[in-house]
Amino acid sequence: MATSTAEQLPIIAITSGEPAGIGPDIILSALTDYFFKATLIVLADPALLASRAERLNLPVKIHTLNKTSEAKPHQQGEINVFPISLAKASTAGVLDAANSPYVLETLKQAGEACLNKLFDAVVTPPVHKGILCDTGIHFSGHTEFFQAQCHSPHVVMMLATEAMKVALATTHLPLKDVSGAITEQSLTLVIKALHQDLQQKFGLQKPKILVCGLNPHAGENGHLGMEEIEVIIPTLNKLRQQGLDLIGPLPADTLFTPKYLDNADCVLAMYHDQGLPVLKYSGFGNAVNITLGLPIIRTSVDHGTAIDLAGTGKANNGSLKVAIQHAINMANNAKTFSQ
Ligand SMILES: NC(=O)c1ccc[n+]([C@@H]2O[C@H](COP(=O)([O-])OP(=O)(O)OC[C@H]3O[C@@H](n4cnc5c(N)ncnc54)[C@H](O)[C@@H]3O)[C@@H](O)[C@H]2O)c1
Ligand SMILES: N[C@H](C(=O)O)[C@H](O)COP(=O)(O)O
Repeated sequence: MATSTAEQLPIIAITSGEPAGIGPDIILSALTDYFFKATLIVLADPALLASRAERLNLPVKIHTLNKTSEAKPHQQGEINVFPISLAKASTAGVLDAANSPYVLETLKQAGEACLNKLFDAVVTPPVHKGILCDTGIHFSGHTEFFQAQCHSPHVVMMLATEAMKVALATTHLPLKDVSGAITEQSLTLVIKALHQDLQQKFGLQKPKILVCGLNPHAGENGHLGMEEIEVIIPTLNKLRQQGLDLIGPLPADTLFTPKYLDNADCVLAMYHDQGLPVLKYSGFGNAVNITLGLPIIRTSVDHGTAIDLAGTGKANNGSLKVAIQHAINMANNAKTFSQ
């Protein structure tokens, strides 16, 4: 794997994401529009980036690395590429399952290199879960992919804007499976991982976490569901006895109001579409997705592959900028922490 010339700068891997989506577009534009104080290495097919740059009329210089080359610190308009070949040339906006192994290979190599400390963090532009699954593998998200690769017992998906942090008790599950996945054990692991990473990665000494109920009106004293009484309340009480600052379970419909949000550090939603629509409504295009509980640093964008916008020049690169900057900040903090 390529190394960096500037030892003091963090080395951040950026995977290409779905080649037919906006991943290549936003990598090219973000690395041109903004300066990042880091060495950035994009794991991608250089020909894909070159052809997308031409289509978008972006005069980007691509430096293709080999296993022994030294990657230069980031300069706007210049991109270090660690080459991984597509199976087939990709057309913007046209998904092709033939390239799914390529997408997975970029993730695999980036994760391995982070585990081996060759990279300090990985940032993942969006992949298309459907086209990956069409190849016969089960891919529900990067979160679960890196959890498996890192053999992490429990991870937490958290999306954050400047105004709000929303973590999820369950990740990519069909709605019918959510209730069964929320057990005292799973909730305890999620809340402990969240509490610990809010302390260690965000410097919050005693994080205050707002916890959503699962059912409408947090179950209405058992008249609208029993999960609060049987699982959530007893779990929160046990964790409070261990010193965690937890508020709830609160009805999710009114939890997302200033009265509560202004006095807390993070929201824990019970499932994907309970928490993320609010977060995305408040800050779509400027949020970062962070996987907590991994031994590596991994951030991502707040949006998907936007196949309709690939190759048009209309994709907003704001979330990728935030995701790269967060990865750099966390990598710098981790270096300071370990000194
Ligand atoms: N981090 C990730 O890998 C990630 C995140 C979310 C969704 N996805 C995947 O992406 C695929 C498509 O998902 P979807 O259609 O639900 O969501 P999407 O985010 O791709 O698109 C939703 C809408 O937002 C617009 N949009 C998205 N990103 C934009 C950007 N950067 N600038 C301007 N407009 C943007 C799209 O044009 C579309 O109208 C799915 O397979 C989904 O699982 C991946
Ligand atoms: N849940 C994320 C979102 O809605 O933005 C998205 O699906 C990405 O998840 P991964 O980071 O696990 O791929």
